[in-house]
Amino acid sequence: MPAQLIDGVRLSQQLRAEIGTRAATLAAAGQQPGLAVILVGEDPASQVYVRNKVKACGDVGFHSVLEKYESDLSEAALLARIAALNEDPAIHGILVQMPLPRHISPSKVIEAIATAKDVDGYSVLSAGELVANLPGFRPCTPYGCMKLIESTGTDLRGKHAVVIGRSNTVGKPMALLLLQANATVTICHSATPDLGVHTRQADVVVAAVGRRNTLTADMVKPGAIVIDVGMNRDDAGKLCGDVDFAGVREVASHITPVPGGVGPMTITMLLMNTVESAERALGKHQERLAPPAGMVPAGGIA
Ligand SMILES: Nc1nc(=O)c2c([nH]1)NC[C@@H]1CN(c3ccc(C(=O)N[C@@H](CCC(=O)O)C(=O)O)cc3)C=[N+]21
Repeated sequence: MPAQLIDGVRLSQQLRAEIGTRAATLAAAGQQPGLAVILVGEDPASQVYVRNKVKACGDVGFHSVLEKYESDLSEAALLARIAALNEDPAIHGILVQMPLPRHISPSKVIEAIATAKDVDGYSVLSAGELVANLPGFRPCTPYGCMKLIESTGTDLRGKHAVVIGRSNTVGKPMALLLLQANATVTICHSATPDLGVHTRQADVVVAAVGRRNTLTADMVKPGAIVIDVGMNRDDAGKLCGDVDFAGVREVASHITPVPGGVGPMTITMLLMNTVESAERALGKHQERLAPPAGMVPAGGIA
């Protein structure tokens, strides 16, 4: 029997409905969630992604601003914009679309974003919160992958999960989230001599390499869950993942398609982090108005 598809579009619709309800509650309390998306340069793929993100904001009732700049924008000017958005009470999330032009340091830009608004979860502090199991914003793509795995009804405790890829944005945080869910986790990468040795042991495989046909049917244990983070083009120019979908779906129990799997969930988790950020901001605001009983007001007791 071929694998069941894990439908990222349908799961996104369900989660976005919940996010929309939370956004409406916040808006009624005077705290409509707001996301700022910054794009520098004319990369065509980036243009599509940021447009999709802004559209998704509108669909769930968020306020959003899209700021587009020429590719010759100076790093200082970008940092100044971020500083202003950090102070803007209508903005709860700031996303600077990657990649940036070469003259701008991505880490300087990411670290300039207030941690409370780092809805991408890319900053060193957000990464540390994930490592330390502290509350904070989780990177959207691996966070979405966890929701996709959860949607199969599988309990990860004691399961063997293999992550292929060790990027800071996907592979590494993915492994940590799986670990937090009590899986036994293996991380494979370009220096792993024989991928199949590891993936054949796996109850869950997450492929996040950026090279098509990285995972083929002979590398998958029958009944495994396969999550495909890849976004590549085949010879015909069609979008495809890292997994040989036609082959692997005959072996796996569940598999995500590309497109329609991880991609839509990445945007959904961005919305989730942003609504969460707005809820925290409202909570802080209400605390200032009426501190919980027993709490010492800022400045201490006179
Ligand atoms: N600061 C930052 N944060 C990001 O989250 C970020 C980024 N920079 N730079 C680029 C990557 C890429 N990314 C995608 C999100 C959704 C789809 C998506 O929805 N894909 C659709 C298909 C879209 C199509 O047809 O091209 C799908 O898989 O079904 C794809 C890619 C977010 N990124």
